Order: sequence, then C-alpha cells, then structure tokens
Amino acid sequence: MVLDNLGSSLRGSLDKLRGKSRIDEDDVQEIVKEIQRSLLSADVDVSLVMDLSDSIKTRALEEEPPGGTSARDHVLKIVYEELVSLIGESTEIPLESQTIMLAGLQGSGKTTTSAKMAWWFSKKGLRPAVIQTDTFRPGAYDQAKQMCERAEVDFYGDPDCDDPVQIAREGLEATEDADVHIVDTAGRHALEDDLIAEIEEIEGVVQPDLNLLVLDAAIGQGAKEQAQQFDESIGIGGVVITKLDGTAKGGGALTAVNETDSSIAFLGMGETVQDIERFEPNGFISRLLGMGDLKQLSERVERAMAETTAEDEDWDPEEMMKGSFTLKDMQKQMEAMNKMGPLDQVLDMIPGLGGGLKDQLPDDAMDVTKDRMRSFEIIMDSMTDEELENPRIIGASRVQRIAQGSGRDEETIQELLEQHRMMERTIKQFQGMGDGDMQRMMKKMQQQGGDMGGMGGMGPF
Ligand SMILES: Nc1nc2c(ncn2[C@@H]2O[C@H](COP(=O)(O)OP(=O)(O)OP(=O)(O)O)[C@@H](O)[C@H]2O)c(=O)[nH]1
Repeated sequence: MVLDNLGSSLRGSLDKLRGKSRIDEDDVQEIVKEIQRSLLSADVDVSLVMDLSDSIKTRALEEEPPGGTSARDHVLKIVYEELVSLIGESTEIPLESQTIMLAGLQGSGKTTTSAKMAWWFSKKGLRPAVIQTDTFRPGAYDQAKQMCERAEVDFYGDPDCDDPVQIAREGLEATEDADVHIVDTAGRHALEDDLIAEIEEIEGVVQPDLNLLVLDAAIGQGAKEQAQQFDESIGIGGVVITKLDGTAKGGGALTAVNETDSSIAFLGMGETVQDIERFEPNGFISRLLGMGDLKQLSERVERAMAETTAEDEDWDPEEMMKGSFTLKDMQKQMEAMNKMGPLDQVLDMIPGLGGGLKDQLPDDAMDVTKDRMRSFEIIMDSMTDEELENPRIIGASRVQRIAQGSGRDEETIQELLEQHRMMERTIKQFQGMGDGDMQRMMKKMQQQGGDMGGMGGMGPF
C-alpha cells in the first residue's frame, strides 16, 4: 500500500530523537529524507514530494513544541498533519438521492466498485441501483449482475443491446424507484478518442451529480495523463483507489487526486462486495504510520455484530456480557470476526499492531490463526445445542464423538474447550468492570499505540 514502509523507516529516525528536547537541522534532514525515499518509491509525483518535505522541514524547525511535548512527538505530529493535508479531505458523499458515474481504464475495477458502492449505500439505508452500460467487455454484464445479486441491490443491464447510451437512458427509467443510481461505464486499454466520445455521450444522458475516476492502486505515473483527460472531458469529482489489498503502491492515485484537484472517495480492499471503505484521511494515515485506526475497527465490529445478531434472533450479545459465556457465544463471536474481513486487515487497525508488532509476527502466524479458527468452527458445528449451551457436560465420550463427527483429533477439541474457558474468565473480569476501569484499559491500549510515543494532541491518539 502507498507509504507502506513509511511507518517502520520513520520510526527508526524518530527513535534517534528520544530524550532530545530540541531538534536540529540534521535530525530534520534525516527524517525528511526517509519520507522522500518512501514516497518516491511509492510512485508519488516528485513535485508533490518536494512540497511536502519543504513544509515538514520548515515547521519542524520553526514551530515550538507545545509544553510537555517531546521533540519526537512534535515532529511526528507535524509529519502526520502534513501527510493528512497532502492526501486531503475525503470526497463528500451525501446520503441522499443522487447519480454517480464511474469512469476509468479497462480492468481498473469499475464494475466491482459499482456493486461495492451500491452495497455501501444500501447499508446506509438508501436504495441504490447499478446501471451497467459496458457493452465492450463481454463478461461485464454477468459479472455486474452477479455481484449486485450478492449485494442484494437493484441492477439494470441489457446484454442484447450494444448501444451504451440507450442502456443508460432505459436503465434510469427502469430503476426510477431507486434513490442512488450508480452508472458503470466501459473501459479500454488506453484512453482512445472513441472511449472519450462514448463517455461524454453517456454523461449527457445521465447528467451525474458526481463523476468518480476508478484507479488501480498499481498505476504509477500514468495516472497523471489519464486523470487530466478524464477531467477535461467529463470533470472528475473524486477518485476511487482499488486493489489496495495487494502489494501495489498507490502513489499514482495521489498524483491523480492532485492533478484533478479532487479527493479520494472510496478505497477498494478486495474482490467481494463488502471490501470497500469510505476514505478517511486521518484513519488512513494513522494506519500507514502504524498507529492503528480505531474508528474503522469499531465500525466493522458494529456491522459484523449487527449482521450476526440479525441472522440469529435467539442470540443476544448483551446477554453474554451479563450472564454466562457459552460455546454458542464463542461460535457467534467467531462468525462476527469472519465478517469483519481478512484478519491481517483487521490487525492493521489495532493500535500497536499495524506496521509495528504485526511485522514481527512470523510469516505463517496469520495462516495458523486462520486454520485454527476454521477447525474450531468445524468442531462447534459437530456439537449439539445442549453442548454449545452448556460446555460443562462435554466429557471424554462426548469429546470422542465430536472428534469423529468433525474429523479433528481429540487434542484440538480439548484446545477449543480450554480457549473457551480462558475467554469465559476474561469476560467475567469485564463483567466486574466499572466505566472507570474501561477508560483505564482504553488509555493503556492507546499508550501502547504503535510504539509511537504519547501522541499528545492528536485526536484519539
Ligand atoms: N484484489 C482486488 N481485486 C479487485 C479489486 N477491485 C477489482 N478487483 C478485480 O480486478 C479485476 C477487474 O475488475 P473489474 O471490476 O472487472 O474492472 P473494470 O474496470 O470494470 O473492467 P472493464 O469492464 O474491462 O473496464 C477483477 O478480477 C476484479 O475482481 C480490489 O479492490 N481488490
């Protein structure tokens, strides 16, 4: 991901400032060099990098650290603020009726993004519809239709029509009950005149409130020209960066934002409809710097819990905090965890883990954890309701039966029961906690935030 190495390389330079009350020019020079190296290797435009490093240099040398702030925290705060201002505010997406058109080159992720955005709007309580006008790529219609079915949102397309303008017109009529119309357009290998002419014609019919340029995070400096041309023809109001779950650097997308004088609206983090995040500059930079993103994390937890409780009306997480913690509760918690998305993405959001501790985990740690969770799920599926509600009754003969039913060895079943007992003890401790204890615990978590020091005056950090 863009700036991916920035957190760890910066930490090294910042650690040298430990114990210092003043920062000299050499210190600042070293930090700025690290930032330049990271940004340039992430394909961020050179002039942008220079502007950013100049501001950091000037501010770090001229601004006095507020009382009680160490030199290290002061510089970190400046770096954080300047990065946030480079990336800019998130594109405004009002939660009301509107029409959004997606543009971009072939394979950038437009079709996927249209279904993901529709899913996102539906979770906000609106009724979205996707209109698929891509008549160029043969598979686009089926792909969009399937994804929209999965997202449970309205869809319009016409595989027998080869006129995108007609599809757009008919699509708007056919989906007039929807609040939000998301119009997907065709892509080409490169920006050709016929693509520009086509998209301008569709735009004339659709008259979108917002045009979003969809960019693959892997795009490098090519983003600049593309962004300019789309901006000149239809006007770009925001950018969606896709495939940020891969190894791509994404720096080109920052260049595009700067070039079109627009901002980032959404991030694509995977291939399924739920792998979309609204862009939040503060959280994004915090995560990149290894400071975690508590806001995104709590949103995901809330959503996953809400979905899990909606699926099983008999299960109430509130009860779990008040009464006994059963295996059924543990099973539901694991289901909710799975809904939060890939484990490594979730870990990135936890202060103290992203970029810091997580890097020190063995490479296979994540796979081992995933396999173990999967095994536990299979074992719990082989248990009776009575056993799930009252694990105490699981003796040797039941363990043997469950092992046979799940195809797992008895040792793994014992491990699961031990894990459950540990969680039960922890929950018991929570139950005795007052608000004050909770706040102390949160504070402790924040102090551990990414080994980045006290982070005084930086919002949640
Ligand atoms: N890993 C990952 N893959 C993605 C993401 N977004 C899209 N993809 C994949 O990228 C490929 C291209 O995505 P599409 O949505 O078909 O791209 P498009 O821009 O509509 O392509 P055209 O219709 O040919 O212009 C597909 O295989 C998607 O599954 C993402 O955020 N992460």
